[in-house]
Amino acid sequence: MTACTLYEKLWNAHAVAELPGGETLLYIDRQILHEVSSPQAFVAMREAGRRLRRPQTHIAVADHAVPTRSPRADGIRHGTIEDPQAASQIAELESNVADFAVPYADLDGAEQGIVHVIGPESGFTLPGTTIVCGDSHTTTHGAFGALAFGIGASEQGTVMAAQCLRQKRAKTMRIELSGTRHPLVFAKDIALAIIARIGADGAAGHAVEFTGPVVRAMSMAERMTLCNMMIEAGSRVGLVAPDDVTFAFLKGRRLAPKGALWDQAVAAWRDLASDPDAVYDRVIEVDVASLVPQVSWGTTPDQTLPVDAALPDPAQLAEGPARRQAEKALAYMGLTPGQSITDIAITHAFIGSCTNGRIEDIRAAAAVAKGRKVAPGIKAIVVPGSAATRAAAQAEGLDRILIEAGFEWRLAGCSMCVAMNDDRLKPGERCASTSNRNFEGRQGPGGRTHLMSPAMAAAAAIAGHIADIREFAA
Ligand SMILES: CC(C)[C@H](C(=O)O)[C@@H](O)C(=O)O
Ligand code: SF4
Repeated sequence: MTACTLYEKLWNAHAVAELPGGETLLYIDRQILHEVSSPQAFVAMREAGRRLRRPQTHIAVADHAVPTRSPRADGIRHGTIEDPQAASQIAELESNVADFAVPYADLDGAEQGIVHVIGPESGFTLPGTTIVCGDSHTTTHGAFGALAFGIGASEQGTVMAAQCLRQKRAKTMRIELSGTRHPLVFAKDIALAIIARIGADGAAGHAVEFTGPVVRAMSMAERMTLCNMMIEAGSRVGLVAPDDVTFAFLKGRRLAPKGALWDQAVAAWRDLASDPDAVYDRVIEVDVASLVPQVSWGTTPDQTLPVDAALPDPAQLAEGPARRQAEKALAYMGLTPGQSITDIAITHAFIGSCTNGRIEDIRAAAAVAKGRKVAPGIKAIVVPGSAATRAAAQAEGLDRILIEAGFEWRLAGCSMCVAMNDDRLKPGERCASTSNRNFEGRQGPGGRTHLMSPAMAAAAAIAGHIADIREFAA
C-alpha cells in the first residue's frame, strides 16, 4: 500500500465517488451552523420542501452578531438585544433549528460560544471525521485530526439535504516545527511568523499539516490556534495528527464516545497519523528557537514583524507593488515609516476570538494583568470564546484578576474580532487584538488592528502601547 498523509487518509475514508472533472464526492460527518451564514441554506431547504438527512449530525449556535453584554445581572441575553438586526438573525436561527430539528446551543445556555470553540468543547469535533461550517476558520477543528473546512451558503444546503459535498482534493504541505521556543512565544506568534514568511496566500491550494516536537508538546488550544490561522495563509485545511494530548482533551466530553466505543475510537484514531514515508507536495521547516513575539503592523496578516523590529520604510523599497502596498498600509494604519513597533500607542485591547479565546489564552492574559492596571484611557475587553470557557475562567478566579486590573469581562461571542455586533472600533481607533484578521475595517470602519498573542495584548493594554512581553514580564 502506498504511504499516505493524514489528509489523504481522511480524504480516502470519506470519498464516496470520483466525479468527472476531477472532483470527489465526499461524505460529510458533521456540520456546524451559525446565525450569519446559515439562513440562505435553510431558505433553500424550505423552498425545496426538504428535510435534513441526518439532523443529529449538525449543531447550531449564535456567535457573530450576539452582544457580549447583558443589562441583566444574570447575563441573560434573550429579550435584551437592542440591535434589531442581531435580534432578528438570532430569532431566525432559532426558528430554523426548531423547524428542522437541529441541536442548538441556546444563546443563554452553558454550551453557547464561538462555533470553533464549542465544537471541540462539546466533543462534537472528533478525529477522523469530516466537519464543515459556513465559516472560513473551520480550519481550527483540524487540530484534532479532522478534515474540517469552510464552505459556502449553497454547500451548507447540500450537506443538510445529502450529507455529501463535491470537493477538489488539495495538495499537501507539511510544516515541521522544531527547536525550543522562548516561554513567551506562543502558537499565535508561530502562526504569524509562518504567514509573514510564506505570505497571505502562501499555503493556497494546500492542506497544511503541522508536525514535529514543538507541535507534539502543544496543548490542544495552541494546536487550534495554529490551524485556525492557516486560512490567513490561504489554506482551507490545517491539520495535526491526533495523539494522547488529543485523547486526553476529548475524553469524557458530552458528545465523545464512551466506554468500549471510546477504546475502539482511540485505536482507530491512532492509525490516522501520516505514514512515516508519506510524501508531501511541499515541506517547510521552522526553527522556533529564533522566534520572538510577533505583531502585525499592516492590513494583511503577512504584514507582520517581530515586536523588536522597526516598521518598514517604503522609500527604502524598490519601486513596485510591495512598496505601494507598504505605503498604503502605513497610511491606513496611521503609522510612520521606520517607527519602532513598541512606540505604537493603542486605544483598545481585545482578548478573545476563535483564535485566542480559550481558557489557556485567558490564563496568559490574567498572568500579565495580575497586580497591574490597564493604562488610563484604554478600553480593554476580555471575551471568552464560550460560556464554558467563561465559567472555567471564573472558577479559577481569572475574571477577578482581570476586572481588578481594569479589563472588562464579557459574555461569549465573536465580539470585536468582526464588526458584526456592538463591539467595534470607531475610525482611527487602534486595537491590540488576539484575533486573526487585520484588513481595513475588520474591527469597525476606519479601525486599526494589530494582531498578537493574548499575553502581548494584555501587556499592550497595561503599557498603553505595544510592548515586548519578554521585557514586560521581567
Ligand atoms: C461571517 C463568517 C462567514 C466569516 C468567515 O467565514 O470567516 C467570519 O467568521 C470571519 O471570521 O470573517
Ligand atoms: S471569532 Fe472571528 S474569526 Fe472566529 S468565527 Fe468569529 S468572526 Fe470568524
